Amino acid sequence: MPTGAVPVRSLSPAHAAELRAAAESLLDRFSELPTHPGMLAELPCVATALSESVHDACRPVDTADGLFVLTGLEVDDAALGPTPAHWSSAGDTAAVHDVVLLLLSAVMGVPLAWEGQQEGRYVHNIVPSPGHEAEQTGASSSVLLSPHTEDAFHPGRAHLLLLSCMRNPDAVATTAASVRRVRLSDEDVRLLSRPELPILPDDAYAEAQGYAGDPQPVPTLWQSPDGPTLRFDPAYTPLERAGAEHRAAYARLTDELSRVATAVSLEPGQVLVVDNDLVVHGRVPFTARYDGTDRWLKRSSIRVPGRRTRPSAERFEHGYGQKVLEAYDA
Ligand SMILES: O=C(O)CCC(=O)C(=O)O
Ligand SMILES: [Fe+2]
Repeated sequence: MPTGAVPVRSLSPAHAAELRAAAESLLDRFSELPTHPGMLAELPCVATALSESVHDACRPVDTADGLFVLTGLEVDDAALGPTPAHWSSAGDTAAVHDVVLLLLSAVMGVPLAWEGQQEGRYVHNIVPSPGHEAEQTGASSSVLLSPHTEDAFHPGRAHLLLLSCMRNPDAVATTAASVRRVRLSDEDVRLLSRPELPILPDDAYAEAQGYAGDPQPVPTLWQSPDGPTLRFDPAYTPLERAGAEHRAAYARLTDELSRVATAVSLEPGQVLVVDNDLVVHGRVPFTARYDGTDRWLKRSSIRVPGRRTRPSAERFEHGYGQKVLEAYDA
């Protein structure tokens, strides 16, 4: 898998310090709580006031790769404390990094959360967890996390996904592949643009998995006014329900995505920004340490107001009863 081809945008030490100071001042005002509703409400105002260079580094993804790495943030490993063993014990640890990520997110759009995932938090902790090694969720480790659109089952899924690295001592790679790099026949594009199969809620959404309504079929590919987009999660797509022709086209898309995939081993202080309409992401398998030094990412999801990357029929989807929350009124 090629590496090093990923576009990089650098923040200077002064701009990293500016972000940190803005985050610390917010935490100071709101009881050190990175989930405080008052703090969330202040985000757009504080984000707007950040310097021009920070805004420039956060401009929309502007290549067919559909992603970039923002580099240069401050992470003091000793101050982080041990990597939590599970998202639920992460609590408000390393809160300043949550708020820095929320500020970057607020520059790019509106941070979103899910009622049914990680207690409705706007920043998720992605750590390997005992007992979850073989799942298709962020908590796994020993298996390949197959390339997927984040929250593909839901019409309110993020436009942008941010993965911010706290630590990654074994240089475990996130994988990414853009639909704008694949080559498919017109016939395959036609087949995959038909709403043939549903995408079911993933294992991070226990409640949605029990939803009583019928799963609704959705297109895998869509030609948006801004170019081709995709919605893809093979691990949660009941492919056996499709005809042979459709399955073969889906398999060719899967092969193409693997052909064009890149691997990004995030380092502390780097944020991977993924356009969730263009790019599927995953992760290579690794052996968890479970000794407090494990890989630790923080993740945020963003809606970009005014985007035209979704078929209008998505408005009628039930989303398996899952509710999207927004950090503030945009
Ligand atoms: O651990 C990673 O690199 C990516 C995990 C993932 O798919 C996610 O956090 O959405
Ligand atoms: Fe993911």
